[in-house]
Amino acid sequence: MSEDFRPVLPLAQDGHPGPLERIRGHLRSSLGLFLKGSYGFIGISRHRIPSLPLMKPRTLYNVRDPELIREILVRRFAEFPKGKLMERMMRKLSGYSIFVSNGEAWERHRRIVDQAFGQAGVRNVFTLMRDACDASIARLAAEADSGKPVAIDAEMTHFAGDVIFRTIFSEPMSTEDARRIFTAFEEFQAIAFAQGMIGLVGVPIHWLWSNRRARKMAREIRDVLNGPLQRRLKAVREGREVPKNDILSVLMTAEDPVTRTKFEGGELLDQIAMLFLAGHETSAAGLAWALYCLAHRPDVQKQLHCEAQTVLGERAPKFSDMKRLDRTRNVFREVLRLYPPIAYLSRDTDKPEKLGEDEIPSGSPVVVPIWLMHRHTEYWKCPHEFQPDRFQRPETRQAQRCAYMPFSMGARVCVGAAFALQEAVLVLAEIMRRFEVAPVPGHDPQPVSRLTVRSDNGIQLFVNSAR
Ligand code: HEM
Repeated sequence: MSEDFRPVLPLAQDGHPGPLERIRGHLRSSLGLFLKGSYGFIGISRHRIPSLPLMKPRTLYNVRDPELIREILVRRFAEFPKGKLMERMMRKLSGYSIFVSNGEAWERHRRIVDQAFGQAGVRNVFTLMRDACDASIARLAAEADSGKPVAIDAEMTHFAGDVIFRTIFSEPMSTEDARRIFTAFEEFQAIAFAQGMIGLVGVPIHWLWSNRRARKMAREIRDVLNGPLQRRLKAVREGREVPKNDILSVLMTAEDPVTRTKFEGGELLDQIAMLFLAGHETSAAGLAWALYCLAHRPDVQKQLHCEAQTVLGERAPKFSDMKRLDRTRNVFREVLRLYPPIAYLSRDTDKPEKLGEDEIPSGSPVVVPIWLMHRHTEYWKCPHEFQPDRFQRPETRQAQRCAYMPFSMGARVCVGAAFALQEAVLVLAEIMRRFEVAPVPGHDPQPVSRLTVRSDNGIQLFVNSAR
């Protein structure tokens, strides 16, 4: 429990697992694809995808060259669109919405959604975020000092879900709704990931029996989100006073300056479902890993405690405090490097594309492995170590430019990046101001990547009041 701390790595598929074992591993987590020895390679590696008999075999292109990654994500992003498989998986839950759409449809989605997440939008929702933070601190206080481990990943999921729920609807999420939505999403995520892996080898995913279950889970989640949406629409129809500063109010009124259209009816629920999921699952994953790392580094906890005391004292945090909590922000940035909530970006080609020296055939999956770039031995010193101060050091600038992309980059960069940093800094500062966290002996989280990077066996910590 000190500077000797080595953050856990995924179980690498070292040795030569049998084919069945390998398939089982891939259905559980994509991190098994990142073997020891993959952290120093620059270029494009090609992986033959097993295919069904009579089907043309395909190759997956795994791109680990910063220049070529820029080409895919920034310069030629339209030539490397989001994959159809992802869209088919997510359609049940969130229709053809911003995360999976391409072309003109995506451009319109993005122009409208950006209006809710600009600088003003993030400032407007600060007090709603703080309310969710206060609720999380109260739940933690009820469990602190009990000598019993706290499921910190579940608490961070509740917190991040509550943040996005409140900032969309200006209403807290009830404990019952939180339970319904998180249980359903856990199952949906496991099914969607397994379907993605099966779909990759060419099995049409609409054949799969698991679709019935996935549809049921998607309905459950949409029902929870549709309740407050319908209440708001009714209030507007009846001419009653409605909140003006939340995300829903922007999404309902914002007009796309190009097509002069707005989000209407079912489309509004699709976009809300997508924002809710993209917005809580990623932040929750990052925050749970942050507290895991902090639990093993009491010295860093002390620094964050002092920073929170100095900046906030005993009063409630303000929007303007956020930019003064530098150490806290650096801890979160370092955790996003070690455990990027989205471990890899997946793209497709609609026509043959040349990338570097490679001629990539139409219909090929192209992957940007964020996880590997973030631990690349060519760019990062001590890449597997937790060193939040590295973000203060000038020599890290080059690595940040070439090999740091937790929110992706280019036109499809995360719309919620500023929002996510604000909520993370706020809740980490508040937790460090009041509590100390410590590891539970014998409990080692096991990183797996399905839609996000989570621990397969949860993250348990002791939580005690700060001395
Ligand atoms: C630590 C937290 C977060 C991380 C690490 C993260 C990461 C990412 C990444 C890597 C992408 C690109 C995915 C791809 O291109 O395949 C993305 C896209 C997106 N994120 Fe986030 N995200 C976070 C939080 C949020 C939040 C809080 C919201 C909204 C409230 C959000 C909404 C979105 C949306 C809508 C997109 C799709 C953007 C587009 O395609 O135009 N994310 N995010």
